[in-house]
Amino acid sequence: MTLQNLRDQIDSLDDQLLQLLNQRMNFVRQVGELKRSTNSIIYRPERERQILDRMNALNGGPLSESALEAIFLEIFAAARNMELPERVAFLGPEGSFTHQAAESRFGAVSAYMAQPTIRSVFESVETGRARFGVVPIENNQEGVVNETIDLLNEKNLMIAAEAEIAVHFTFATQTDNLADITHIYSKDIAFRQCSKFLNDSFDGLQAEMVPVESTSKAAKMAAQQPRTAAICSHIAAKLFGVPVLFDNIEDSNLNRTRFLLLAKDFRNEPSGRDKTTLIARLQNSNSPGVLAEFLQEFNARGINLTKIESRPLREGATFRYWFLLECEGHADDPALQEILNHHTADVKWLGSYVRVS
Ligand SMILES: O=C(O)C(=O)C[C@]1(C(=O)O)C=C[C@@H](O)C=C1
Repeated sequence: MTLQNLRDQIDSLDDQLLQLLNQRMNFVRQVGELKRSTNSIIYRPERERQILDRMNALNGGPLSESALEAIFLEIFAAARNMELPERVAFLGPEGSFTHQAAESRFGAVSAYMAQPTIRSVFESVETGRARFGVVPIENNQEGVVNETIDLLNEKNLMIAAEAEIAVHFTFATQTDNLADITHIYSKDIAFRQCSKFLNDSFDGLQAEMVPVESTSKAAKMAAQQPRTAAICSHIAAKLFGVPVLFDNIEDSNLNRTRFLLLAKDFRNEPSGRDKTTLIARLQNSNSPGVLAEFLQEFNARGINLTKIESRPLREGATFRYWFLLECEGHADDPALQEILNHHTADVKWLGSYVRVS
């Protein structure tokens, strides 16, 4: 077939795709009207997951699973935007890894608000300035983000969904010669995670490592100062126009960060592969057996506990803790219901949502 023939075929399929997408949007609009009349939530991650699973099972290729999901996530974002434009606050600045995580869930067409701190992301959702907030909760090399854990306890937001992204770092500079670089800007955690690259490339050279608040800020500074460099995300380097010298300079390519999507008054229907997050403030948690007995309640019901973090209660000069727990399953599951019913006074449910891994 000639190029023109092939393009004609593509044009004709695009015509059909457009028609089908608009037919889909007409149904979505009706769903939106129904939801408005019953005051229901627009974003339904468990329904989106169900659609993605069904499409992946049907997909005979050559479209890859990740390409298929990316296309559908944009369709969902466009659909939600038509039902009701939703604003998403995220830990900024623009080009941060949290921004990337937010876009991976809410697509490119949602309205985004970069926030300077994790607290201000929580507050944007609390005050209704944003419908959703996206914050990091843990990195698989560095551990948890304590500020997020503490704010989950302090505020009354729900977890609507989680997202995970692979963290890759880029070395960006306007200089061709590494020996000319006087300063390298990045976040302290990024310096740690790229230490092998830095040792190998700058051994004997004079470059000074300067920690700044964010890797996006590092990119911005490297854009303004010619003899400097930034360790940042690829999108931040592109955003600020700093040439990328090396990609994927992190020590471990298994480096992943997990993010939470927060909302007010949110409830997912069970999807069949859910995770639940709880906060436990047990009475006399320092007394012998209190914590062990509580954990045993999960084990006895065959509920797999996947995470427990202790955080200081900050009550007087004592060493006492509250706990953030994660387990498999949904709060509607009878076994988990039993535990929640036993602990109405000392356990807070933060949400049940589709687990990503
Ligand atoms: O099924 C719904 O509840 C919809 O609003 C439709 C739809 C979709 O595009 O399929 C859009 C948004 C939701 O997050 C889930 C699915």
